[in-house]
Order: sequence, then C-alpha cells, then structure tokens
Amino acid sequence: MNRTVVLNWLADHVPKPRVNHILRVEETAVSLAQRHDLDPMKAGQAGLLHDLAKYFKAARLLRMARAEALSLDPIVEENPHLLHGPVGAIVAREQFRVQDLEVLDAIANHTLGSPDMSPLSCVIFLADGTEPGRGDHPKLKEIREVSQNNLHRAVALLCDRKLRRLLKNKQLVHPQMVLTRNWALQQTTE
Ligand SMILES: Nc1ncnc2c1ncn2[C@@H]1O[C@H](COP(=O)(O)OP(=O)(O)O)[C@@H](O)[C@H]1O
Repeated sequence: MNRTVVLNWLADHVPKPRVNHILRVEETAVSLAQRHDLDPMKAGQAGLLHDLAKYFKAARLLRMARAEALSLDPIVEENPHLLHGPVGAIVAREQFRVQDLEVLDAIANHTLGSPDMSPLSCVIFLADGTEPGRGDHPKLKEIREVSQNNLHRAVALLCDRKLRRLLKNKQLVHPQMVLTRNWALQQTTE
C-alpha cells in the first residue's frame, strides 16, 4: 500500500474535514500501537484506510456487502451506513491490495467493534472514537487515559459512551456493539 496513492484517492472521495479526521486517527493509532507493543505500521495503515467507504451511498454499500456475502440484518438494512467499515475493508483489499487480515478486520470492526477482536482492532476502534478532533469532554478524556494502559477497559468505556448516545437519541442499537461491550468488560474482570 502506497500512502500517497491512498491520500490522492481520499482527496477525490472524501471531504477535507473527514480526511483530517482520518489523518488524526492514523496518528492516534500509531501512538497507541507503540504504547501497547503492537505493529505501528499496521496501525497506521488501518487508520488511514478505515473510512474509505464513509461516503458510499446506501445502495452501493448494500450491493458490495451482498456481493461479498456479508451477513445483513434488519438493523443494517435500515441503516446501511453501518456497513461502511466492512465495505471499506473490501475497498482496501481490492483497490489498495491490502492482504493483511488483521488490518482488514480492524477496518471492518471500527464502528461496532466485535467480540474477540484483536488488539489492533481495539486500537483502531479507540483511535476513531478518541482522536483529538472528537473534543475534550471529561468522559472522552477518561477513555483516552484508560486507553494508554488497558485497551479492553477503554473499548468497554467507549461502547458505553456510544450506546448512551444512541439511547438518548432514541436510535436503533445494533447488537454487535452490545456484544463487543460485554466481551471487552469480561476481558477486564477475568
Ligand atoms: N451500535 C450501533 N447501533 C446503531 N447505530 C450505530 C451504532 N454505532 C454507530 N451507529 C451509527 O453509525 C454512525 C456512524 O458511526 P461512527 O462511524 O462511529 O461515527 P462517526 O461518523 O462519528 O465516525 C453513527 O452516527 C451512529 O448513528
């Protein structure tokens, strides 16, 4: 994967403020990976590629997901935007020839997480949710701090924060995030 080629593709497919978010996620992911003894190159790649499909229209997301035989459920059918992670992983593979399954999974898991996800997936999930552009709310600051020392505890806290917002806005909750939250919480108590 050539970073300049990806940046040129992003400039054509993603609005500038979202490209800036992507660059902050890349930087946050590299630094979290270094902190937790993970591969910073993989973290940087997954960070740079995580939002490739962010602006794909619903019909395109559903078409690509069906072609890949991804499992679709009623909540995803009502809100196909939830597929932008899994579809982004397909674009990373097909457009940018990324073959590393850990990187592809981290891209796919960045919105809802997944039970049993790898430490690299945890890093991307956290980098996306806590990069500096997300603001300075005390709860977010706490998650940033926890993510320095305990990836699973931080994932559970970030799921809580995202779930609270969905409940407050009376939105549908995709159960995969609940499963991610329960799994992450169990990792911290065992
Ligand atoms: N567990 C979930 N269940 C239902 N909808 C969700 C869930 N998680 C996220 N979403 C929705 O998907 C959208 C995209 O999520 P995300 O990629 O985390 O947001 P962002 O655009 O801030 O990067 C959110 O605006 C939210 O409405």
